[in-house]
Amino acid sequence: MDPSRLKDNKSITGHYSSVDDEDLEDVLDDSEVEELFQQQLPAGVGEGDHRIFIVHPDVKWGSKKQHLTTAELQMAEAVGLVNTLQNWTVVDKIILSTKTPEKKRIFGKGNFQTLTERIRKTPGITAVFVNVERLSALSERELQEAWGVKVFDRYTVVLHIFRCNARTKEAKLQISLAEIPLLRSRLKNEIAHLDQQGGGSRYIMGSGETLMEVQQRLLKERELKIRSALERLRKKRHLLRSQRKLKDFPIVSVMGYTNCGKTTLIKALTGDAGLEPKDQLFATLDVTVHAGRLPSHMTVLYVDTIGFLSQLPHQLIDSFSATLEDVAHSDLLVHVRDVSHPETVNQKVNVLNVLKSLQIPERLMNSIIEVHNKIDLIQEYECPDSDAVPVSALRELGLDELKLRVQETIMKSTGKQTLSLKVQLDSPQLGWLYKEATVQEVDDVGDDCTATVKVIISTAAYGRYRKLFPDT
Ligand SMILES: Nc1nc2c(ncn2[C@@H]2O[C@H](COP(=O)(O)OP(=O)(O)OP(=O)(O)O)[C@@H](O)[C@H]2O)c(=O)[nH]1
Ligand SMILES: [Mg+2]
Repeated sequence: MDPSRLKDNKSITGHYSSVDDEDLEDVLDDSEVEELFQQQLPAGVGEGDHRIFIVHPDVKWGSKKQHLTTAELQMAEAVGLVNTLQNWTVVDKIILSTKTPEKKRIFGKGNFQTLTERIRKTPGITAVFVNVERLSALSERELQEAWGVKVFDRYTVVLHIFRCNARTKEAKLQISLAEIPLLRSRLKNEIAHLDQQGGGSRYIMGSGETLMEVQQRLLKERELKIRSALERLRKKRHLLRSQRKLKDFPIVSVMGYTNCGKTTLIKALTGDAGLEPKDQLFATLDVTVHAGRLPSHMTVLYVDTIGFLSQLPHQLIDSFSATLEDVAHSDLLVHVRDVSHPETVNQKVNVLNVLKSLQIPERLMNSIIEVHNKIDLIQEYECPDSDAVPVSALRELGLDELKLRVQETIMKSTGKQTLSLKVQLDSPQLGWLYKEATVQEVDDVGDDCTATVKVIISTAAYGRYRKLFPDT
């Protein structure tokens, strides 16, 4: 079947997984989603332009040189996050050593004083980005009071990037869910603050509830609403998935660190012009599916997924796990790596760890195809791993080799085989094979009205074929 025709077939390629918004009209209406997606964070992240001062608290470990490189790379990643956002600029940055990040105070007294002076002296900054996964609500407030500007952590910044990139209902709901823990800790903090002034724990007149209890109840209700909406989407997705299974197209999930080139690769493999790769972190937030053809003419569906990030707050991953759940149902995983990136090895470890935490079946983990992308940026790239496939998605190099590897692995994992069958041309056999298997070649049309047909066929389909046409 021609893959370009497939693209129009919603039940197959449509976003079977993240689910296309059109498919969801009957499940969720726009106003419900928009209500849940309204900006809830009082942190001021989303308000206008930001001129950012980045502080990376660095925990000492390993040799001096080793740890310094890591800290610098982590700082570079933080700068990358800020630059992803339109209207955000980095004004200044500093790496400061710290003892343990778990301590109540992040910085020692001396360091903190130096930092405070420097921040106060830097003109025009609107916020400080402290590059830790999560600041406690208490430290956030203390730092904000000391520095007189907004203070963001990694969770807040990443969430904000997600929020800016969210397009579909499902992505929006997942983001709203990821905000709940933040809202909950902020609430605690606000109430503690009010309590100091003698307000938060008082009963609201006549209700029998304190202000804290009312707010907590509202938050719980919001969380339940989001979860129930997501559950409705999940059911719909399962339905679409079972429809796809009937068609029996193998699924190839393309995973990898953010910005490694997943979308570009799928675009190159499928020629799907609708895909938009971007030099941006988390450009893809929705799982979408695209049909492509292998050398044997077999059609496979490539699934484009959300990228990973080191120290991506795990609560954020939890919120997106429903989408990633589909990855576990693939026939094959392709792990794309940006080998031109200085942190490529750490990125690989990170991706594999996330995959482990998603409980991907053993057979899938063992058959991952590792793709080394962006080799055009390295002079005469020598692939250190003979099992990996070097490519340049952008320059379309190495793609034939990759397609062959995908084909070979898919044939193994799906139990498909290539067979040459003698077919009676005046019987419905050929039509049946076109429908239920992949016909590669029709040869040797003889005088006796027979032909040799080369097909890729699953064991189950071949069983049915033998039953239907026992005499051949
Ligand atoms: N030089 C070079 N650049 C590439 C290659 N592949 C992708 N890129 C660039 O890398 C950037 C990111 O590409 P995407 O395909 O959007 O990456 P992604 O992995 O889908 O990123 P997210 O969806 O944000 O996780 C874009 O600017 C691409 O043009 C390649 O082979 N060579
Ligand atoms: Mg992408």
